[in-house]
Amino acid sequence: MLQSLVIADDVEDADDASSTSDIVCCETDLAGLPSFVKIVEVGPRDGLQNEAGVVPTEVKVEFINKLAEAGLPVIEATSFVSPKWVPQMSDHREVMKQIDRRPGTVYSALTPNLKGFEAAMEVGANEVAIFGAASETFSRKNINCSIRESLQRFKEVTEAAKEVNIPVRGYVSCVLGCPYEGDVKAEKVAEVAKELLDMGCYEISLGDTIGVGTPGAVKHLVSVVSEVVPLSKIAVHCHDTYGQALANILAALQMGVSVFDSSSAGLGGCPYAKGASGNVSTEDVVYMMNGLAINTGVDIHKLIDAGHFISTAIGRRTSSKVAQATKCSL
Ligand SMILES: CC(C)(COP(=O)([O-])OP(=O)([O-])OC[C@H]1O[C@@H](n2cnc3c(N)ncnc32)[C@H](O)[C@@H]1OP(=O)([O-])[O-])[C@@H](O)C(=O)NCCC(=O)NCCSC(=O)C[C@@](C)(O)CC(=O)[O-]
Repeated sequence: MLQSLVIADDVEDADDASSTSDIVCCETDLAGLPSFVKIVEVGPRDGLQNEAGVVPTEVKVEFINKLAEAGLPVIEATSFVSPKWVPQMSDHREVMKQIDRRPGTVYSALTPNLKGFEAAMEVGANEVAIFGAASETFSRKNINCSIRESLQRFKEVTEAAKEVNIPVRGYVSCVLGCPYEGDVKAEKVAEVAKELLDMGCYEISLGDTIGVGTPGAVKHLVSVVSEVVPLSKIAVHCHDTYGQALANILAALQMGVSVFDSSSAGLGGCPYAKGASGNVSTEDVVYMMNGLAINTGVDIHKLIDAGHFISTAIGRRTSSKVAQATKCSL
């Protein structure tokens, strides 16, 4: 049975603080948490870009439709990148053309340059994302240019997007560590994040690309970045390589972040970050938010069904602990 904790009444009733230390602790921890968290589902893009086999377009389309049906407000459906670099996303046009458009759902796509942006516009992306990095080497390996050059290309995208009123999200990768350079300074992340904000990104997603972060590091990062990017515009994107993702999300939540990226069934990884595991699973994030009485608008049963669908289709056991616990895994 899925947990659905009701905590508010218990906390209010806890008038004898000295004899109910667990409840008082609960009250302290929960104070100030947002009542709504936006989840950006990246499974169809981040999740499937790293699959060794070809995932048929119709499977991607059905996966996206199921995610929309589950109530995910934003679904990153694909990426308009070079098919030579990421062949798994080469059916980007077909995916965008074939998905059902659920009213109110945002269907977004990664666009590294103007060519990608124009293609995404032709097939009706509601939103696009540009993706930079705080590590020079990762930037070159991932998008074949320096951080400075990438920002110039991104500016062309944000300017074109402004003309057609398309919101642009900005990613910064390697915010807590780089697969090539190791430690990454929070100040460097803040510098890139600020540039993305200044060129018009409405939200900046901080990517722990290789999942090395721990809650203390996340708190430090959010505190440094929030000096230049308002907290309301910061999102956190955790991979779960070291099993820290949920703890990291809770740490960010306590800092005031209310947007989190995740991937159904915990799919995912970047082809240019070898060894990194999938994103935190959306099922586990939603379960945690439900337990904290934070609304996400997501129906966890339908979400588990979507995760089960894609896991079965690609022949992979779900990484979601919640899906495993509810026996909806392979
Ligand atoms: C950025 C480029 C294109 C530069 O690649 P390039 O080779 O430097 O680009 P170019 O301008 O010299 O063009 C070379 C060829 O690519 C084509 N091309 C050029 N642009 C496009 C485009 N938009 N769509 C389709 N084709 C394109 C272009 O037309 C040309 O084709 P050719 O003449 O050789 O046949 C390349 O490096 C690339 O596609 N990289 C993909 C990187 C990627 O998708 N990485 C994974 C996503 S990022 C991620 O996962 C991290 C994130 C966001 O999740 C957060 C986190 O966890 O940290």
